[in-house]
Amino acid sequence: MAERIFSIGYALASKKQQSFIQDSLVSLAYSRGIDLVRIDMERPLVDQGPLDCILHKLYGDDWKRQLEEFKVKYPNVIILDSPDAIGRLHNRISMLQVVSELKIEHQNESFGIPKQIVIYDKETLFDRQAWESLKFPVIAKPLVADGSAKSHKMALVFNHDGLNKLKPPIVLQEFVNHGGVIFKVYVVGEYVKCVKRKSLPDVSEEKLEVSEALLSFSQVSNLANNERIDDKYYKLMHLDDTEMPPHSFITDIARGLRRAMKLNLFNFDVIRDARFGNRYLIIDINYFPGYAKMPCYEAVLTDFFCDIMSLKEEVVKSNDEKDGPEKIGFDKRQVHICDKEMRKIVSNTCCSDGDEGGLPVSPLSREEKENSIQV
Ligand SMILES: O=P(O)(O)O[C@@H]1[C@@H](OP(=O)(O)O)[C@H](OP(=O)(O)O)[C@H](O)[C@H](OP(=O)(O)O)[C@H]1OP(=O)(O)O
Ligand SMILES: Nc1ncnc2c1ncn2[C@@H]1O[C@H](COP(=O)(O)OP(=O)(O)O)[C@@H](O)[C@H]1O
Ligand SMILES: [Mg+2]
Ligand SMILES: [Mg+2]
Repeated sequence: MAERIFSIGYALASKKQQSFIQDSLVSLAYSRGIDLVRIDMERPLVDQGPLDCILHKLYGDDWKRQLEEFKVKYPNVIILDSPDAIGRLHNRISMLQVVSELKIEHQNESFGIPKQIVIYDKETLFDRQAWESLKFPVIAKPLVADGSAKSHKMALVFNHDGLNKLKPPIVLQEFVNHGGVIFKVYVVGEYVKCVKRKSLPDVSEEKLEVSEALLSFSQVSNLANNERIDDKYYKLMHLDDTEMPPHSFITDIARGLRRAMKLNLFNFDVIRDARFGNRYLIIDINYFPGYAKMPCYEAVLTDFFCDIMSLKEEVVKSNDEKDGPEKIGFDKRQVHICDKEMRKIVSNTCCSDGDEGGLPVSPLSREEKENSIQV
């Protein structure tokens, strides 16, 4: 693809770096003209340019300021993704608000989010009125979803007695029986991949009556890597028997979320409401998730990087040919990497793991393509 080598800097916490920046990814990307370069967090970002693109999952005002400063010095850099767009996912209420904005019609399936309320203080926690609309059991989730261990600490609350142990600010969300399996949908630009994972088991009426008031848990779907990729894991969890949601339905939601959130790199957790069988609930959206767990992640990510770089070339070239206000600014626009028909990316390079999926969703419009790149 490339006549020249493009540099993509990555700024990731060390755990993330270890899982994501594997030799297999680095060498595949390099063979396609993409040099993945580690950003040294001990030095100012602005001294580490030029870079064609910055890939990041770091938090805080200082980091945001450093990105802005870099952008001023190197206006053509593509920042994946914009800190403000990512910021919406750091609060479990704003995270899911976007789901209700989506307008997607499917004949047989519907989607939404579970009933939930936000509780900021202890008084409200014990105020029965605040609770009127919710039915036990509920899941208490920290309001903040900033990647800290604390932000993943949840509790399944079976009755009012369980409320004593909760520490606001929290979101209380109705627990929905879903057969103990969640669907994780990974999005990389236009690419969408849905996989099955273990979840919490269903709670029967009988269990509800005899259970403890509260059960704490954390990252239930995140077993050790070797367990996850092993066939035995699928068998053990009876994941094999669980039917996947229709791929076109899931890709429509993924595409809708991507447009609405202006993000390229995220995943979301979906459960199928056991009461209906065709009603799906989105319960969590994560920025830059554990892509290394996704089949053929190296090829998917490399194709995505190549696509972004060729889009960038096109925009820079067309800007060079234009003057003044017609220029496509990199500064105010969000990346919505576009079609390029995704170059069959995935179908060419990806392995088959028995799942449906790995299909590019429909391309974006011309206008959206032009509205490409951002901070
Ligand atoms: O570490 P991994 O590979 O399990 O990835 C985590 C994700 O797992 P998943 O890909 O959804 O199975 C994980 O997803 P869940 O919240 O477990 O649904 C988060 O995205 C987590 O990031 P953070 O702690 O919320 O900032 C991700 O953690 P970081 O790698 O970003 O720290
Ligand atoms: N409303 C719900 N009904 C049933 N199970 C849920 C619900 N919300 C979360 N869970 C379970 O709890 C797990 C963790 O919740 P989630 O919101 O995904 O938090 P995290 O950000 O830590 O992954 C999910 O993977 C799922 O197994
Ligand atoms: Mg989750
Ligand atoms: Mg999460």
